[in-house]
Amino acid sequence: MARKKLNKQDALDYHSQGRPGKIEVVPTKNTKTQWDLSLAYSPGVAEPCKEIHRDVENVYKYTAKGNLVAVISNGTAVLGLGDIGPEAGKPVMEGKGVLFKIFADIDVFDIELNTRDVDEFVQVVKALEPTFGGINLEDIKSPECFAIEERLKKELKIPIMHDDQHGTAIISGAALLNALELVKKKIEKVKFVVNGAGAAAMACVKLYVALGAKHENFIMFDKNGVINKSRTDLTDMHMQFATTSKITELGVAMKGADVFIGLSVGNVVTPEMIKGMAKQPIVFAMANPDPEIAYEAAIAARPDIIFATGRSDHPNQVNNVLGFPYIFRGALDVRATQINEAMKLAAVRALADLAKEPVPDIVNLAYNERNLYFSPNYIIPKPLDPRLLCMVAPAVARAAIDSGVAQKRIENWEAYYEELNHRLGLDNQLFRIIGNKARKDPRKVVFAEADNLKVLKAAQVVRDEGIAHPILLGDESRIRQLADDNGIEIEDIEIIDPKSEEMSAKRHHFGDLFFQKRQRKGFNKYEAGKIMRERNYFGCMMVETGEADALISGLTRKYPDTIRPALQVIGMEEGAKRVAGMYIINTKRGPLFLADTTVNFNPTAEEIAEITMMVAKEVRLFNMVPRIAMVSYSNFGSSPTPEAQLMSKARDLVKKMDPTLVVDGEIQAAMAFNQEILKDSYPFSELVGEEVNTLIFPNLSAGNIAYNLLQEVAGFDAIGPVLLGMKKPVHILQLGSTVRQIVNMVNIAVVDAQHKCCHSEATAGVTKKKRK
Ligand SMILES: NC(=O)C1=CN([C@@H]2O[C@H](COP(=O)(O)OP(=O)(O)OC[C@H]3O[C@@H](n4cnc5c(N)ncnc54)[C@H](OP(=O)(O)O)[C@@H]3O)[C@@H](O)[C@H]2O)C=CC1
Ligand SMILES: CC(=O)C(=O)O
Ligand SMILES: [Mg+2]
Repeated sequence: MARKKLNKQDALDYHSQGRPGKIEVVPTKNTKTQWDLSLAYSPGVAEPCKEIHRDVENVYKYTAKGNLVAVISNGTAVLGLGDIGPEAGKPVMEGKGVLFKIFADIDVFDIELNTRDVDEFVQVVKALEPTFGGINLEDIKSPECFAIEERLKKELKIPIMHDDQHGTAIISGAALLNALELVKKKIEKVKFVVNGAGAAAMACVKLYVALGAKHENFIMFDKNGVINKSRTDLTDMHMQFATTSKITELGVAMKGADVFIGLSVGNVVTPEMIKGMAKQPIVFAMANPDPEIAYEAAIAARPDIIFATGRSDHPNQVNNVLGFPYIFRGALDVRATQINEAMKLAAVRALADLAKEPVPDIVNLAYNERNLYFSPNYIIPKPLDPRLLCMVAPAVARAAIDSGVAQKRIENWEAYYEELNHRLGLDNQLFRIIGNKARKDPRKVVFAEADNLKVLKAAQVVRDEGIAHPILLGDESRIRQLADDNGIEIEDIEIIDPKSEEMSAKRHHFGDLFFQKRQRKGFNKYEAGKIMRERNYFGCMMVETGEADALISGLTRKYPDTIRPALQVIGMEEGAKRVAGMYIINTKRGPLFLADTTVNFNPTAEEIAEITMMVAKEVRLFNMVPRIAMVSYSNFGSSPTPEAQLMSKARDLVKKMDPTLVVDGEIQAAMAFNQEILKDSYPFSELVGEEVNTLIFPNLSAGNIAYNLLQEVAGFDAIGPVLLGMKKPVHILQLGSTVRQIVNMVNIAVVDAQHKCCHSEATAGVTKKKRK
């Protein structure tokens, strides 16, 4: 299924729905009690004020300055949209703020200035210096951007970077080095044509020269044509790259050129121009949002091309998002006074090197790729690569220290890497990855409650996002009416009404199959046929017979009423003695897996051990190593009660079943997450030095209460309950789940179906069939 093409309305809705825009300010300290408030504000706040007044360096200790970057623009060169003004540029600046946060945990205030005057711009930014740890200048047109950056660099003591210049130069420089390596051309020999002579283009050519390219091998163009010595409208900077050749046309310049760099506007290069380039041409068409030539046209023009754009929907995204979060992270972490050439070159090398490393599964999954490797279609790391932070930021920090612009040294690099890893967490990643894994091989998912608005919306989302092929169960006219009334498009989604006359043969068939299963378990033939009018039975039978791959239900019914048909029709997977419910809580420290939250009331130690083994298997499905705490109210025998001993006995049984599993207890939840106390008090524990990601509870009440509190009070996002131990994927929603929670469950169901299908076919010795 092709992914839905992004349209104008999607983008507008994304920005306008809920709280308008993409960002908000969130306090980092407790603010709940009067006591908290008297610390946060008057009178307590006076103390840090006095400390900073005594020594201004303390501003880094007592305020957010050290992790706060200003993204500042006047809206004069916004993407390739041009001079659209500060307000119109604000969505881009908020977007940069989002990227800073999610990729490098840097907080951003976006600031849009209503001035085109260099002096005024500089004056305002200078006055902002006390607030910020760094300044990211963005989308300011040339030539003003050069003077603004130069003056601010001279006059301020915090790192300043004009992202469109240096971010772009660094990323494209890394991509260029790698592309040249692949085509075995030397940078000092290759001929460049550069379209655009603005902020980004000028900085790129300067950096390429620093990397070894020769001035005389560049021909540049701006809106008025070729940059040559005879022009009288050029700046000194342009003049450095002005050609003496007679060429005036872009197409002529591109004949025989090795490298084309586009940093201008969309669709100004034709396939013919590309056809005329040298062997194995390198073309970086980086204008946003539309490149100088579309991906399809460029690839069709030259099969031997190495092609990159600034966009995410094709291979080789050369976009400054690969740079600015990590460059600033490194600069802030050593309190660099500037971002200098050594730091930029360190970032180039780190990025270029990372593209040659084996690509982890997590990146392949995130991009729906089977096997990314250093090649013409992968010359630069992918923006969702979690290794970027740990590769680029330390390289930049080290270069700052070595080149003498760092005000703080990093003594323990191992601890620094750990801190960086911690900043990211796996939280957002997990959701992105499950989604991408599902999209790789979408499956047929039956929605038993399709006459519910939230379910219907979720079905549309999973269809549009290419996660699943939904099948809706229920009264067709009611479902269509609901869809019409709420603007939900379901034209191409299959709807089945199990009660309809049309389904009578299928009902009988399913009834017969069900009777065979349950004839000695309290169902007579008549009842078995009649019960197929119920959507949960009918849907489960579709999954059982392979007409669908997974079932989602339970939003509007009690849990036992939904799980019963699933157990009667589908049953447990081979070898499983029970089913169990697991929740995934999306915390800042990473995902937490909680069980049993929904099925087994008061399990024995043996039963808890089995549940633990099922959970461990599921956690591995998410490419994670389970690190399990068997939680209780006591620590390692500190209470002699049978309730506490239950968990320690269960732990022993788990260790017998799988000695390699990292699992310990009984342990209090707080102790499981407090490495310092754990190390001091219980140094023998397997959990010392391990970040716990799985909690097994002694009974259903405890598990259920814990996830509810985490979700409702702590406000964490949760997926669940994920039903473990079923033969085929049936997932039962909690009453009142949101659309996003339903979509998340569908993701899990599809991934589960992919896994269970491969598993059963592999055991049966059948080759996996390719699905539509
Ligand atoms: N992929 C990435 O990471 C990045 C991409 N970009 C993209 O690069 C482009 C330029 O950005 P930026 O340098 O910040 O903006 P500037 O406004 O500073 O520069 C734009 C340049 O493009 C030139 N230009 C405009 N139209 C044409 C044309 N038809 N033919 C040749 N040259 C033309 C302008 O010429 P003149 O000087 O005569 O006006 C100017 O030199 C944008 O599309 C932007 O999205 C920018 C940064 C990062
Ligand atoms: C990516 C970017 O910064 C731009 O296109 O302006
Ligand atoms: Mg930009």
